[in-house]
Amino acid sequence: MSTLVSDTGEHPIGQPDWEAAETLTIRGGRPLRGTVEVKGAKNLVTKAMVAALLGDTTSTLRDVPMISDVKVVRSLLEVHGVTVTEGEEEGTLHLDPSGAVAAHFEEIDAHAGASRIPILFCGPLLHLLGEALIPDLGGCRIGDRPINFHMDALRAFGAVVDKSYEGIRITAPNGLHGANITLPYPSVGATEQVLLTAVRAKGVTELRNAAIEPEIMDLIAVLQKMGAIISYEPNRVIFIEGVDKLVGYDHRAIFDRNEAASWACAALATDGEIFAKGARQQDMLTFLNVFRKAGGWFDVREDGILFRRGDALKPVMVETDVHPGFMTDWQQPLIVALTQAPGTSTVHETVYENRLGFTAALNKMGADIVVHPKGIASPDRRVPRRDLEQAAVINGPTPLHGADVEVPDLRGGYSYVIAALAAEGESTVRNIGIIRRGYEKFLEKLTALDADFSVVG
Ligand SMILES: CC(=O)N[C@H]1[C@@H](OP(=O)(O)OP(=O)(O)OC[C@H]2O[C@@H](n3ccc(=O)[nH]c3=O)[C@H](O)[C@@H]2O)O[C@H](CO)[C@@H](O)[C@@H]1O
Ligand SMILES: C=C(OP(=O)(O)O)C(=O)O
Repeated sequence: MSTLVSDTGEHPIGQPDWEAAETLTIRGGRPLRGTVEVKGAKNLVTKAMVAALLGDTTSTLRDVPMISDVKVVRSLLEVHGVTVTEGEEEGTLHLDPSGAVAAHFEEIDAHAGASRIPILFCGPLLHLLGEALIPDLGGCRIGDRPINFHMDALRAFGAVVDKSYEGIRITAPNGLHGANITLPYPSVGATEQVLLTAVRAKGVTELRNAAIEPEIMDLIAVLQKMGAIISYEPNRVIFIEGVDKLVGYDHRAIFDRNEAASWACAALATDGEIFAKGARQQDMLTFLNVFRKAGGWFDVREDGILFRRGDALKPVMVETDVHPGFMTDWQQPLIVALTQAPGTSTVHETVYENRLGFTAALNKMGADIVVHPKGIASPDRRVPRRDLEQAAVINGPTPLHGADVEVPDLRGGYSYVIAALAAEGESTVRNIGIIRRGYEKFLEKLTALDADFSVVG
């Protein structure tokens, strides 16, 4: 039930240009029902694409979602001379690095502010060209998002960081050698930086306090297929033995846990029923526990997971954390569902310092959410308190009503759409382009779930 609204009024005038849509009018109050196919993870696919630069031969990556972060990485690879072609099976990319070259500053700068992935080009470009030029990074504005762990790790490998350059310029005048690195926090990106650099560095790298998200394990699998020697030991320790040569890989990406969790929360919030095809229980155990405690019901099937409400929604206490904890990218759609649970829920955000701002728009829609900027101490807490943490206290149930809201970031934006679909009346959701950073065919999927919306254009 989706339409395109013209300047002169609302009428269906053929297939809307969903890839260009920036504003939606959403008529809520209808449960989302149906099946969505969950493709490869944004947080693996983009990194595996970068890894292709390390091989001597062509890599093939399968289940690639056509999201904007993938487009940015593809374009950045192409300006570095990598030939990227689409395979016959939808979502397949062939990445041929045999023509890899240094890119011009203007070509790199054209990608400034678009994604966080360019920082991961450092290791592969240093090995290939002895120099890496990196544009200013983008990604969601959910905190400062410094890159000090990345830079410290690269220096430990023997790289030299040139601060006079407009973006980031790094060189390796004497090549790169293995290093002993302990991360101050198990950062996903910094762990990937170390992996992508250490695999071709001379000697052994020992990485302590590494992130161990399933997408990192999948990146390790990609690198092992390429010829890398990486062993994962207890207590977040990873050993990497550098090798002289790596080859292309053929890999099907791990499914997107964030997308699966998002649709699960959409079913919970709208009292619908959604089958997330391709979702796998093993990588979502922590989410599924919270989903069940919040009154969700799920059925694990061979080809995916079916999600809906159980008997009644219940308030929960959640703390975001690094894996295997509750992921920070899951709290936004969950909070929408918790506005409908009777009682008081608390969500502690401990990974980023500014990731609860999106709740102000939910209050505009009728929610009762109070943000505590310094977090809340509680004897029930299991994740150690962090200086940067915040907490949201959600009092429910509060009926939601339509409002005019502007998407601030990827997960916040998704949660606004779900809130608007759960709300009575009409909402206008602006700036939805950001949602395409992480959700493939988002509007097609909403249509398949019988959402009632129009593209304003
Ligand atoms: C593209 C991608 O994979 N994005 C994910 C990745 O982001 P990303 O890799 O950027 O997140 P990190 O795990 O690095 O960040 C975690 C924390 O470490 C801090 N930090 C990180 C690096 C650094 O050099 N210095 C520093 O202080 C960050 O500010 C943040 O507070 O992991 C996050 C945590 O699971 C997810 O929310 C993102 O979806
Ligand atoms: C924070 C996210 O992504 P990024 O690190 O790409 O900004 C996210 O996927 O929610």
